[in-house]
Amino acid sequence: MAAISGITSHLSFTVLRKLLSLPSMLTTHFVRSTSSQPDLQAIRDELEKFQGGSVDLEMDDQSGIAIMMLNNPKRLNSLTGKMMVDMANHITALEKWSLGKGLVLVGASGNFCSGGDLTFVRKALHYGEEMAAFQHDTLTRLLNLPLVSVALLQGHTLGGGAELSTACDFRVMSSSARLGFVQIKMGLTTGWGATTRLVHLFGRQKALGLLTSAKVFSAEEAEKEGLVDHVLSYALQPEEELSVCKNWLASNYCGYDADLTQAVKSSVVHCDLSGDLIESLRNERRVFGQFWGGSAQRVALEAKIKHK
Ligand SMILES: C[C@@H](C(=O)O)C(=O)SCCNC(=O)CCNC(=O)[C@H](O)C(C)(C)COP(=O)(O)OP(=O)(O)OC[C@H]1O[C@@H](n2cnc3c(N)ncnc32)[C@H](O)[C@@H]1OP(=O)(O)O
Repeated sequence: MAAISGITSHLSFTVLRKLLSLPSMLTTHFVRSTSSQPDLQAIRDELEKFQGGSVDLEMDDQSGIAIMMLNNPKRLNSLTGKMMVDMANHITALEKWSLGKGLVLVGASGNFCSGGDLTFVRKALHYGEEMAAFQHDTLTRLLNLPLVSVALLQGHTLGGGAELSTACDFRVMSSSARLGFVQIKMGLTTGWGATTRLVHLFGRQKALGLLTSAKVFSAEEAEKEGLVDHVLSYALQPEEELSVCKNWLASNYCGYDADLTQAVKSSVVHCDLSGDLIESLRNERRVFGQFWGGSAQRVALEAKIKHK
């Protein structure tokens, strides 16, 4: 019996780590503390009842770049339950987008996201761990999409909004925007997975500092701290900033075939999730074999490209 339970806990350990892309020591704790998997469908049905706002998706097959817009502008694009479900649905669509290369996550009317919608938060005080489980699944899938993603931080990016930004590959910030992990000031720790992602992104000490200080950073400070990858110039209007951000993504990281871009991102994710170099190299070799001798390589060889 011990052998079977050992295998079962190992399997759930592996499955869980892949699902939540948690570092192994955290997964062990998670498996120990909750034996059952959250029923995401039941949570989805419950969250859907908390109406307000929407998350809208535009997929451009031509450019291969999608725009996902948080649309609750009167409440600074803070997220209701319904918006969480919208986002999860769009990420499922993006996971299947064969022509996809990139994704811009943006808020409507020149503001990114002011966290959880406080009206929703007040009504859902009984439902925290379930909401967290749903958001962990959604934001892990967002981070692991086979696309290059960038969050455009305009206006306020606070609390859960700051957490959303850590579930993208890159962060571009408007020069007048502000970014802060304010959860501790709200009597909370992070509900949408940012603690795990911040440690993974910036290391323990920086993550601890961000979360215990609740500091709200200007764009200049955020760039200096390495929290964002690019700050837009002062001269731009909010709607211009979206176009500039899309071009920044396209010209820097989405200039090549969709299948190659997706293969590179998927290999990076595989290595990140597996935490096993041999397994990652095995996957990398398999992916390499898919392209070696293929049409893209033959065209490139014919072109006698000079990489100046
Ligand atoms: C889930 C959890 C987590 O971290 O995991 C969370 O995210 S907790 C949520 C963490 N976020 C927060 O605590 C943000 C609280 N809000 C603020 O600090 C402030 O609103 C700022 C974001 C600094 C903006 O201040 P400013 O004076 O410029 O504008 P304002 O306060 O008049 O806000 C404009 C309108 O947006 C609304 N508004 C702003 N943030 C909101 C939120 N999170 N939920 C619901 N409504 C919100 C305001 O009530 C106001 O609507 P009315 O004019 O109709 O009143």
